[in-house]
Parts: sequence; structure tokens; C-alpha cells
Amino acid sequence: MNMGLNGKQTQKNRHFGQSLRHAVQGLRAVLQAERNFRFHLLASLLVIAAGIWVTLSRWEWLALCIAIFGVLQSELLNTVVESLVDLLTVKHYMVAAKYAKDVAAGAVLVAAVFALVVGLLIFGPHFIDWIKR
Ligand SMILES: Nc1ncnc2c1ncn2[C@@H]1O[C@H](COP(=O)(O)OP(=O)(O)OP(=O)(O)O)[C@@H](O)[C@H]1O
Repeated sequence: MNMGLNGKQTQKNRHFGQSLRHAVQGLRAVLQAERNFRFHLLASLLVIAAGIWVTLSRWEWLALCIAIFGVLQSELLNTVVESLVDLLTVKHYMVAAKYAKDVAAGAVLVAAVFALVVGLLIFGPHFIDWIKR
């Protein structure tokens, strides 16, 4: 049932619990394997701590959450692209592989710049208020 030749599952998940378990396994694997993802997660936690410290408004939290999730999502998709490219190329140099990996990395950069702008817009005024006190 649902198993490949070596006893590993290769067919579709049968129920929500199974899907959820594999999704969590995916996140744990990325956490272990991807230094950039760990860095962005740590940065996100520090920003959330700073947000609690300066008591952000509901709208500021919303903007911050969108920025944080954008970065983490793009990191995850970047990892998917890298993994598929490595699978398809077996690590041989290919122009299309370079294109795919570089564009995926570009998507992470765009999300990170967006997060930086959001961070400056939100924390900038709080920082100025703090200096004026
Ligand atoms: N098979 C390939 N063919 C051509 N270029 C490749 C190939 N694999 C990697 N590259 C090039 O090397 C770069 C780094 O590859 P790598 O697999 O380390 O990507 P990376 O993991 O995106 O880097 P990071 O972890 O910083 O996001 C890619 O952005 C791409 O330019």
C-alpha cells in the first residue's frame, strides 16, 4: 500500500495527518540543511522580539508578518528549485540550471529587500522617538 520497492512511500498521501507529518519533515530537513534559512529564521525571531519590545500596532504586525513570511516562503521555494535542479542535472553544469538557481536566489533577494524596507518603515519612527526621549 502506497509503498515503493524499498518500503518507502512514493504515492500520494492518504489523509491530512500524513500530509502534515511530511510537511513538518520537510521543514525540519530544511532547518538542518540550509544555513540561509536558519539565518532568516533567527533574524525573524529577533525582529519579532524587537516588535514586542517597542509594542507595534496591529497594522505594523501585519506588515511585519507579510515581510517575514515572504522571506521564509521564498527561501523554501529556493530550496525546492535547488534540489530539483541538482536532481535533474546530477550536478553537471547546464545553462538552464544556472538560470533556474540564480532566478530562485533573486526571488529570495527581492523578498529580503522588501522585508528590509518594511522593517525600516516600521522601526524607523520608533527608533527616532526613542532617541528624542
Ligand atoms: N548544475 C548547475 N549548472 C550551472 N550552474 C550551477 C549549477 N549548480 C549551481 N550552479 C551555480 O552555482 C550557484 C550556487 O549553487 P548552489 O547550489 O550552491 O546554489 P545556492 O545553494 O543557491 O546558494 P545559496 O545556498 O547561497 O542559496 C548557483 O546560483 C548557480 O549560479
